[in-house]
Amino acid sequence: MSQNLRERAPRLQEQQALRERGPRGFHQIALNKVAVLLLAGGQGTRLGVTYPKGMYRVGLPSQKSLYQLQAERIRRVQQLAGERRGTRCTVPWCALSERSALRSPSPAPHQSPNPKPSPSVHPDCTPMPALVSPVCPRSQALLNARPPASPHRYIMTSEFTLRPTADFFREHDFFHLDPDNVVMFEQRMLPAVTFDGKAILERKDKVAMAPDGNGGLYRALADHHILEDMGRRGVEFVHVYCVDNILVRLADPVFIGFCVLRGADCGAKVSPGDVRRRAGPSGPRAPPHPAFPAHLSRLQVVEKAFPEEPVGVVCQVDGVPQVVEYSEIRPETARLRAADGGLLYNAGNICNHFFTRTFLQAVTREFEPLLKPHVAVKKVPYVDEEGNPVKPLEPNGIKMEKFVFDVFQFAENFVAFEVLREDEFSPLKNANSANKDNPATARRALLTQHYRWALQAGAHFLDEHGARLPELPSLPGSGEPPAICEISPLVSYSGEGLEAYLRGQEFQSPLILDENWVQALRP
Ligand SMILES: CC(=O)N[C@H]1[C@@H](OP(=O)(O)O)O[C@H](CO)[C@@H](O)[C@@H]1O
Repeated sequence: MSQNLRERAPRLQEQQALRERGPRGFHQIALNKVAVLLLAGGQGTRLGVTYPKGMYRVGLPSQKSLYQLQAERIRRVQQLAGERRGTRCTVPWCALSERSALRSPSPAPHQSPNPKPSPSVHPDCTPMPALVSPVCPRSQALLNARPPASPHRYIMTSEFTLRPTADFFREHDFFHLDPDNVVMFEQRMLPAVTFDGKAILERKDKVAMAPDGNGGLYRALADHHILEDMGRRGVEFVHVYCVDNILVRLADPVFIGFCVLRGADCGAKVSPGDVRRRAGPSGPRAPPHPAFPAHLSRLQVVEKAFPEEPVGVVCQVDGVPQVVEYSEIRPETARLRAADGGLLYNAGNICNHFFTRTFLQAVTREFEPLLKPHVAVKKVPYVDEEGNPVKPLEPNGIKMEKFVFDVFQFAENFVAFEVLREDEFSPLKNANSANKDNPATARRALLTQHYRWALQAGAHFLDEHGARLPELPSLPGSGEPPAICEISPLVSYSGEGLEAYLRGQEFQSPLILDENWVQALRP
């Protein structure tokens, strides 16, 4: 029997208090005990690109890619933690990549991930020197690769998606992170089979293979000795996240702090489907988010659009925490309502997980073989008997995948952490031809968040004639904020520290608040 997990998730009021107590998570970061682990896989099929999704640029004024935004959030959180504790600290960034089952990735012509000039290094943010010897020799060789003049050489075959990601990082000078603190490793592949269990030939001489799902993480951790590497670095807590969420808060000190405070070995961020209901007259009030203007707080909250929304739900099955994936929940179950009218299963999984290293060790040693593969019915390209390549129009095969969240059942102390969607969740799944979770919605989610941060910090926006733009309590039908404002993660991680630059000031749209702008204001 499944149960709603609402009772176990901390109330938003509690989170408000936690945000104010943020330093607890900062403390762990400052002690170099926190790493982030990126699930970088995903071949961008729904998005319609042939290169890793993290290289995608959604069309922000700065033209930053998802990877750049993420790297800059790491740099900022290192800086914030370091300033609070008076130390320099490092948040290692591990990235799990898939082998390409399809082709060598190349940039799409309309959305080229061409290098942009990298931002300058923030003087306060100098990562610690390298702490460890190499892990996975092949991956590490790749990551250490530098132009031929340097002592290291760049060695890689063309078959892996790891290669374009590593190339991209190198071309962008690792976004000014220390390459020794960026570790890439790859997951295994499994054969794709027909419905009656026969291998599918991709070429006459090659079986079609598919990555083993994001739950392939655990075998990959063991294959490449990543946990040993983390152990040598002193890492105790790992924030695992999915590449495609433009609002992801890497190493979120509030989430980390909450999980550590609760003594959790495993945790998940969830986005409630129906927060507005809770803010209504009969329910407890949603508190204003610290980086969220009070007058907007109860109007801007996103309500789950429809019960079949493609997000897994965090719930309990016979008292055991689990995620039931959207592809596996029956529509009538997804539509079930609680007594108060809201969706019964409203705790949407946003693919942000917390694990202790000890728990991950237990998983890789003991529990991983117990994870059951899930069946995904897919269109698998093949060759016909004459050797001609065929792209099937209907699903013709099965891929077996493990899911990252299937280890929740083994946790001794699992916690769910509820977050507001407009603050933390806008995934990039589809091309703009779809009406949601596409580049336009991701771009808008980020710019709207930054507009809110700017308003809350006391900024005013002007139109081209110098007249003040209205400060809208809710967005117009177009969903576009009245002014374009983009704030570099190097300036603000979650809306903090902006008053000094913005309070009482008037700006013409677009406002691009980056580290150079801030630098210019310094005496
Ligand atoms: C196996 C897995 O992790 N599935 C996740 C993942 O779905 P994808 O459609 O596979 O990207 O991300 C979703 C959030 O974007 C989350 O709701 C879902 O449960």
